[in-house]
Amino acid sequence: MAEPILSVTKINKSFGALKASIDVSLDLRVGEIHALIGPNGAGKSTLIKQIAGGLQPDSGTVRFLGRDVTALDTVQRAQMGLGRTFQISALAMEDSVLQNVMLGALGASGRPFRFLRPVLKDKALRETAETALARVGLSEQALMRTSDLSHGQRRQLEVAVALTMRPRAFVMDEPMAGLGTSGSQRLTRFLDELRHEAPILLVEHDMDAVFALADRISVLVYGSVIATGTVDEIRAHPEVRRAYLGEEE
Ligand SMILES: Nc1ncnc2c1ncn2[C@@H]1O[C@H](COP(=O)(O)OP(=O)(O)OP(=O)(O)O)[C@@H](O)[C@H]1O
Repeated sequence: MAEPILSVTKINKSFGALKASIDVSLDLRVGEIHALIGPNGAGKSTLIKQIAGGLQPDSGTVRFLGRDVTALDTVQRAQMGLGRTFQISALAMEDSVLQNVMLGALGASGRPFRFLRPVLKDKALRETAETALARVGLSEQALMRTSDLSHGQRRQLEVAVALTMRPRAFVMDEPMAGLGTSGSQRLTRFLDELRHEAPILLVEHDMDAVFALADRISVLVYGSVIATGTVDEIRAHPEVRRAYLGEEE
């Protein structure tokens, strides 16, 4: 079988006496959504940070597109095509929706920011941004101020910004958080298609979305992956039911 797009091998990370990642291994294959679930404090965000490059593991490796990227920082991994949905705070609230996406596209192009004004008139960049907005369903909001968007629309905007980077894989940290039912159903449909363009490692608490979307699920408890499998395998897994799903029933 071809090498996975992204793989994590025996990652360990401690904060003082607390072991937040213990021998964590998982991979992301072409065309799939691999969901990472687990109770609060299980170590999901810590793992995502080590995959995206914001946090160095104490030991273990991260490989992306056939290359060991463990020593690379977030920007270098993003430039290789590791798309991460940005936190809301990364958006420029006073700027328009379109401008935010154009800034993302500019970052991907590697051009310097000192020519910002002419760049905002750049036709190719504008088209890239407009295409990304259309794909997430935000075309009509393009000229609105970002601060006037609803919470769900900001989430869609983060995905649009990530799309302009032409990612080869996505890492998404709770994209459904704060979305209403229709918002999360809409994003679910979108991610369902997006996986064929670039596979998605999805951290998500919304179990309806996880069960609807995931090709595989890994369950993290106290820093360890206790199971990886299909939706049916995970639903039926006794240790998972006890450690995680049980608490929601
Ligand atoms: N920078 C840090 N310094 C010390 N402890 C940390 C740090 N970051 C995370 N932790 C601890 O590591 C453990 C794992 O945290 P993490 O945020 O990765 O969990 P999580 O699964 O993402 O939780 P949630 O679902 O609530 O977001 C927690 O006990 C947390 O308090």
